[in-house]
Formats: sequence, structure tokens, C-alpha cells
Amino acid sequence: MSATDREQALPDAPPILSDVPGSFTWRVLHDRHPAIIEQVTAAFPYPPRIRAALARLATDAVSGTVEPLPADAHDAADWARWSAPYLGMSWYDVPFLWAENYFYRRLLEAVEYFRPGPWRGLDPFTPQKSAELADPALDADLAALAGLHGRPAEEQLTAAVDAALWGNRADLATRVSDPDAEHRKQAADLVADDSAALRGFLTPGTGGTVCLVADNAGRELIPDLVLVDVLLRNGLADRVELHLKPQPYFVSDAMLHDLLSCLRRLADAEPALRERLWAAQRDGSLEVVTDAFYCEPLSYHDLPEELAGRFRAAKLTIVKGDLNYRRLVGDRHWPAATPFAAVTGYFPGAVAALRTLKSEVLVGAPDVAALDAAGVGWRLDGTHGLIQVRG
Ligand SMILES: O=P(O)(O)OC[C@@]1(O)O[C@H](CO)[C@@H](O)[C@@H]1O
Repeated sequence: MSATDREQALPDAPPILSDVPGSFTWRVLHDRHPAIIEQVTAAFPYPPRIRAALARLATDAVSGTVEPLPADAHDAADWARWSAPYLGMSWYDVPFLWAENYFYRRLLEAVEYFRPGPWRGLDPFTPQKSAELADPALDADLAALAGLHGRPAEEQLTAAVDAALWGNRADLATRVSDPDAEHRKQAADLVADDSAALRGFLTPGTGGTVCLVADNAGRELIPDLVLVDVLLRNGLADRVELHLKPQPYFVSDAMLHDLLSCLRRLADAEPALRERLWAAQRDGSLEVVTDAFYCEPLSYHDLPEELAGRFRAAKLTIVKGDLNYRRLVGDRHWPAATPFAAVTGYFPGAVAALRTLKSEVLVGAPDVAALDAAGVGWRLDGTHGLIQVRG
């Protein structure tokens, strides 16, 4: 069946909105976003004009309607195009994915992230990211992963993939409004497990490029870096592209400065690993890549050719995390049994998703009726995950 045929066979699935009061998506806009603004406001000694802009956003994003960016914003034309269908609408009535993206772009506008002046380029989420990286619990993660050295390549890969998957379980955006979320994530369970197919792409001597589209910094990026090291050190790939965000996004998404912070953290805890990653960047076997697309309110169906070409040339693209999953499959009310291959047939090259569930969208999981019968909570709290592959 061709990709087109696969897509034509897709069920009709409406986009996920935030228009049901009390629902998860409604609570993200109504409760989580104001909480994030409160944390950002307290993060730095911002001057009155920035604090006032943040306060206006807090009111606007909870009870206002979608308004345009200031006309002099560097990306005003792009956002005018993307927001054209939604201007004047309630934030709750536009696609949830779009509303979240626009919220974070408006937040950067409020803190003058792109504006000339002293606050330009200051990541408003740095204190939260730094605190996470300073967490002593990270040492236990690292000690466990350091034991990988010397074990058979397949064992190293299995352990590194497992750590990368569950490293996604709590992102800072989730923790902001659900501080107890972390302790609940003990009943780790996979609702889809294509790990054997994943390992099939990553066998010794097969070389090639792996694109790792990263998600969060800190305690997720560290195991991602361990996976990179396992791939390169065991010849499971000739080179790895680590795709990071070009600007602050969804609180914890990783940028280059977060990678450098991780390398500094590793210099103390795992100096040999840090040296291998540092050398890999210098010899080009580990290339950091970014693109404006990664912070745009679009699904991966709208990939720019520069990224599509990279994914097409790779032997496998690994897409990390919940948000990337939503952008990959389409943030829609898909029947859970909808085949992963059917909704990802458009993607250039082979693709694998490593994701802990923190939002409702799900495909390729035909056996979740019993879980859903008890409500959607299990889809939101990071206790369940998936490994899905489309060759
Ligand atoms: O991509 P991540 O970090 O795994 O998860 C991010 C995320 O779960 O946080 C948002 C709620 O704040 C969700 O809508 C979004 O998908």
C-alpha cells in the first residue's frame, strides 16, 4: 500500500481542542500556563515593563482571545499567516497544539527574548532547567548508565533506549502544575513495543546516520547523550545528528546551551563520557542541528526541505517525547488502533518514536480499551510509554 493509499485509508479524526472545561487540555491553558508565567516572573528580577507584559499575557491567555504579535516582531509575517484562521477566537477553541505553541511565543515576546536590549536571548526557563540538572538524583541515573560500559552492544543499546524513553517521563511543564507527578510514575508500562524493530536498524557495522530529535533538557537529555555514545562507540551508527530547539520552548525543551550544561555536569560525574561526546562533536560524528521549524506551530507534515532531506538521508530518525509525537502523528482524536505506519507514511525515511504519554493522542495501540475504561488519566501522567517504528 503506498503512503498515499495509507493516508487515504485514515479515519476522520478531529483536532484536539481545549474547549471542554475541566479537561486536561483546558487545564493546561487555564491553570498550567498561568503557573508557568508565575514561575517565569519569579525567575529573574525583570523590570516593571516585562512584569506588566507577563501579567497581561497571564490574563489574556486564560480568558482572552487570540491577538496578533506586535507588527515589528521579527517573525510577525509568519505568525500572521499561522494565526489568520484563529484571530479573535478564544484560546480554548483553536487547536490545542497551536494554542500551546502560540503561548510560548507570546511568553518570549513578554520577556523581550528577541528584542534589542539586556534581556535579549535570556532563556526564561534557565533556573528551572539548572535546578533539574543539579538534582543529586541525576547521579544515580548516571551511575546506572555508566555500568553499561563493557557489556555486549545489544545490552547497552537496550538499556540506553530504555533510559532515553523513561527519561521523558516528567518534563518541567508537567511538574509546574503537578509537582507530585514524578512519584506516581512507577507503574512503567509500554502500550506499544517495537523495540526489536528499532534494534534492527541499529546493528554493529551497519554505519549510516541516526537523527535524534531531542525533547527535554536535563534528566532527559543526559540519557539521550548516553544513547548517542552507545550508538557511536559500538559502531551502530557512523554519525548522529542531535536536533535541538533554536529557542526556549515548552519550558524544558533542550537548546544548545542545555547540551553544554549537560557536558559540564558530565565533566564531574562521568568525565570519560563527556570526553567522548566532546571529541565526537569536534570530529563531526556528533553534529548538533537546529531549525526554526522546531518551534513553529506546525506538524511534521510541514517539514522544511532542509530537515526532510536530513531525515531522508538517515537510516533512522528517532523522535523523542510527547510533543514531538503529537507533531509526528497529528494532534487528533485518532482511534488508538489507527496504525502508526498509516499516520506516519508521509515522513521522509524510517522513523521511531520514544514517548511517555503525557497527552491524549495515541495511535498504534489497539489494546488500550481496558485502560481507557478507567478514564484518560493513564494517557496523561507518564506512567505509560511506547516505542513505535515505521521502516
Ligand atoms: O514533549 P514533552 O516534554 O514530553 O511533553 C510536553 C507536553 O506533555 O507538555 C504539554 C503540557 O504542558 C503537553 O501538551 C505536551 O505534549
